Amino acid sequence: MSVAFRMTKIPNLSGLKCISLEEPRKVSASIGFQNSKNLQNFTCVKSTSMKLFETPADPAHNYLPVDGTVLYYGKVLNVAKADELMDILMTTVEWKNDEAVIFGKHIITKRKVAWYGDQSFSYTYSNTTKHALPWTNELLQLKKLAETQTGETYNSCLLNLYHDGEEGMAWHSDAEKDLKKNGAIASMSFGAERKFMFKHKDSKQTVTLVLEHGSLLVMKDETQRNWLHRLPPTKLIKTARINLTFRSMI
Ligand SMILES: O=C(O)CCC(=O)C(=O)O
Ligand SMILES: [Fe+2]
Repeated sequence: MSVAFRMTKIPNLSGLKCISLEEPRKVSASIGFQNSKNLQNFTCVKSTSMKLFETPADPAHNYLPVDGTVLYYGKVLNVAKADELMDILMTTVEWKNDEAVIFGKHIITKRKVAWYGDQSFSYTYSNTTKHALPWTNELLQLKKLAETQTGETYNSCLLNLYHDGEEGMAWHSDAEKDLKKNGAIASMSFGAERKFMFKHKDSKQTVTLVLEHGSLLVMKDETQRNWLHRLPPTKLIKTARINLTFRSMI
């Protein structure tokens, strides 16, 4: 597929890129998966309205300048399929408010979480232990899609439901001892488009991407050791977002 776009870097916007689409974007109509290796399945052409801020999807491009690898595949699901999956995930996932113990204080977040996996792993973060549920059909299908696209394997998935833009996730890295060291983490997003930020642990340099509905991103190599990431809160977004992070537990 060739999508032509002009990319202009806007100064003073910490890594935000502005692109304008100069040609209609081709989307898959017959199957749910876009950007798949089966590009001959692209059957219809839809023009995409111009967006001011967007992260150009180029899976060959590392969005981190040093010390790690972040690849953004863009929308790997077409809008109809992503909408359908968002509804299914909303209703079939066993969402629970997340709990953490921070400075000895028991905190319950508004954001909801769930954890699924190959077996009943227990997983500890923020001083609380969670137990994985067995895969649902849709999660297994999405895990396979993430595996095909990224060329990695995953055995568990942490899901987050942000009801609106005021719910986010603070700076952290996913390098708990139960996770495979330098293992890839594949992140799939549904619903509201949100900014996703990286900050280098030493230089404090930041990189900002926008994660689209039905999109896939992978963080791998030394990323968790050298970079923090966060989902910044914003009052501007009033709708929900679901994020799935496929991981490898040891
Ligand atoms: O919601 C996101 O995009 C990020 C979630 C995340 O960083 C995590 O679950 O560890
Ligand atoms: Fe994370």
